[in-house]
Amino acid sequence: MLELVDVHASYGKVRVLRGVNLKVEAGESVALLGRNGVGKTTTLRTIMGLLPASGGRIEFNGQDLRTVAAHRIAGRGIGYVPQGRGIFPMLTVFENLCIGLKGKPPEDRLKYVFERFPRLRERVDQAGGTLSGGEQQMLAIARCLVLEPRLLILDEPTEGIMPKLVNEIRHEIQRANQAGMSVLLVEQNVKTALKLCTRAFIMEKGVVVYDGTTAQLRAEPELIHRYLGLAL
Ligand SMILES: Nc1ncnc2c1ncn2[C@@H]1O[C@H](COP(=O)(O)OP(=O)(O)OP(=O)(O)O)[C@@H](O)[C@H]1O
Repeated sequence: MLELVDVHASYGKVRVLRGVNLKVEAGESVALLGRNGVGKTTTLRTIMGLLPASGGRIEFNGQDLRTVAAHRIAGRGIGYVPQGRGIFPMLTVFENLCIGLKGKPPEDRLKYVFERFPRLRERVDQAGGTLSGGEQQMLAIARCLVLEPRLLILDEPTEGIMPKLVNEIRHEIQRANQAGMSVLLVEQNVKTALKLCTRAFIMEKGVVVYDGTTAQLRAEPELIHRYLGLAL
C-alpha cells in the first residue's frame, strides 16, 4: 500500500534521511522505531509532502506521492496525526471535525467517531484548545477518522498524556486497524509499539537498519537493546 524506496530529505544543508526503505501492506500495523533524532518524524513529514524528498520514491497504492501536492495527500486516503496534535485551538470540536471536508461530516461518520470517543461528543461545542492533552489527541485522531483513510499515520500519539486516556487511545488505534485500516505508528514506548503492531522498522541516523516482525523483536530482546539501547 505504501512504499518508500531510497528516500532522501534534508533541512537546508542538513541531510536527515539518507535512503529510507519502508513498506506498509494493506491492513498491516507497522511501528517506526528509533532513538531520538534519527529521522522518524522527518520520514512521516516527507511522506505527507510537508518536506520535499530530494531523492527516492514514495508510492501509495501505486501512485507516486511526490507528484501530489501536500494538501491533496489526505484526500488520497492517508490520515496524519502529527506530533503535538495539530488541532485548531480556536475552533470548536465540531469545527475541527469539519476540517478537510466541504461542509459537515456525514452523519454516520460523526456517529462512528463519537461512539469511539464519547468525550468528544460531550465537548462538541468546546474550543479545541480548552480540551485536555489526551482529549486533543483524540480529536486529532477523530479528525482523521471522519475522512475514512485507508492508512492512518500517527506520530507519538500517547506522548505526555495521562495514563487513563493513553489506554483509550491505544485501544482505538487497535480497533481502527482491526476494522481494516492500515497503521504506521511512530512510538517511543516500545512495549506499546510491540503490542499494537505486527511489523517494525528501526531507524538509525536516517536509514532503516531493521525490518522484521514484532514477534521476532519480542523473541530476541537483544535486538531492541542493540538498536534502541533499551531493555524490554
Ligand atoms: N525544522 C528543522 N530544521 C533543521 N533540522 C531539523 C528540523 N526538524 C528536525 N531537524 C533535525 O533532523 C533530525 C531528525 O529529526 P526528527 O524529528 O525526524 O527525529 P525523530 O527520530 O522523530 O526524533 P524524536 O524521537 O526526538 O522526535 C534531528 O537531528 C533534528 O534536529
